[in-house]
Amino acid sequence: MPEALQLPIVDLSSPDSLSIANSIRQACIEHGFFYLVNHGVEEELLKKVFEQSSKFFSLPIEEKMKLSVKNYRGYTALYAQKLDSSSNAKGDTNEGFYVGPLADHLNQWPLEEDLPSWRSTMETYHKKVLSAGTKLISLIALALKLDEDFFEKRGALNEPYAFIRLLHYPGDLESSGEEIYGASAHSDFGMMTLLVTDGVPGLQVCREKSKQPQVWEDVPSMISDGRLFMAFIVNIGDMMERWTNCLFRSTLHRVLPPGQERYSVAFFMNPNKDIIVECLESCCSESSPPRFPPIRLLDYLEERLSLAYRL
Ligand SMILES: O=C(O)CCC(=O)C(=O)O
Ligand SMILES: [Fe+2]
Repeated sequence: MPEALQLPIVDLSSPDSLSIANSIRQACIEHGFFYLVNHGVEEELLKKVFEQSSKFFSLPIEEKMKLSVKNYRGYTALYAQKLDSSSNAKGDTNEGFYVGPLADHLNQWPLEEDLPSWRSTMETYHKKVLSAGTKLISLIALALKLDEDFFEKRGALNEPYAFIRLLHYPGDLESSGEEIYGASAHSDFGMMTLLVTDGVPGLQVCREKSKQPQVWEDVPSMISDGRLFMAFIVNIGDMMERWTNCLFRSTLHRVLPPGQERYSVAFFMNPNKDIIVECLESCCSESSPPRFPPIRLLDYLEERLSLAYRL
């Protein structure tokens, strides 16, 4: 039985920014994962997002395929994704739906008559989580001993390239004997991810990616008073790892094979897509030179996405 991990808890409503920044720093150095509570996204809204997500995934496959992913927005069918490109499995056992930045009008939406209030729910959710994510970015700047507006001043928050990904892991698949995961082992590509789940277990992390054999630990969803959806599970992605020269970890994680139906909603928080991600001055020195060359955010994301979806 894998151990359940005790992740640090960060309270976004605390008035003491420096002490939140310190706890974020420690969490990002030690785990690359933490729970975020009092994030300002109401439970009612989270429930609506899960309801609407389940309504969409219950549509006939022909309807869903009409919204097949374009410009990284829309539906991805079962097995379309394979996050661990080295695995021999046919793909990950999840179906998903991406909703991207609202301003560029590239999103695809289900028909209003099929799913009234679907679009408005997702738009409201996108705005709300973006605002929590924006607050987190200024705290991350403080956590890195930079000015609070460090990322903002560099244009990072001007048109953030942020995506909702609704996920559905069906529970009733026949087992083919293949090693198949709900989501195979991966690190997230972007700056950071804010995840909520329906409470069904499955998410695991591997804190030492190069240690063999790999040790996987369960990340339980934080459920308080029997109510779901309390906390976001936040994790650092590759872009932040590169910015910080690996001080903050982009931790390997996966979702176990389905045995029970499961829903989750990820929010991939990214800065502006044209920003150049390069080692921060405060994170390198003569004895610790930059480990990665500078890269444009979109170039990195597109490379990883094309591997994960064989685009
Ligand atoms: O569904 C989950 O719990 C995690 C999903 C995930 O890691 C991802 O989509 O990047
Ligand atoms: Fe992930």
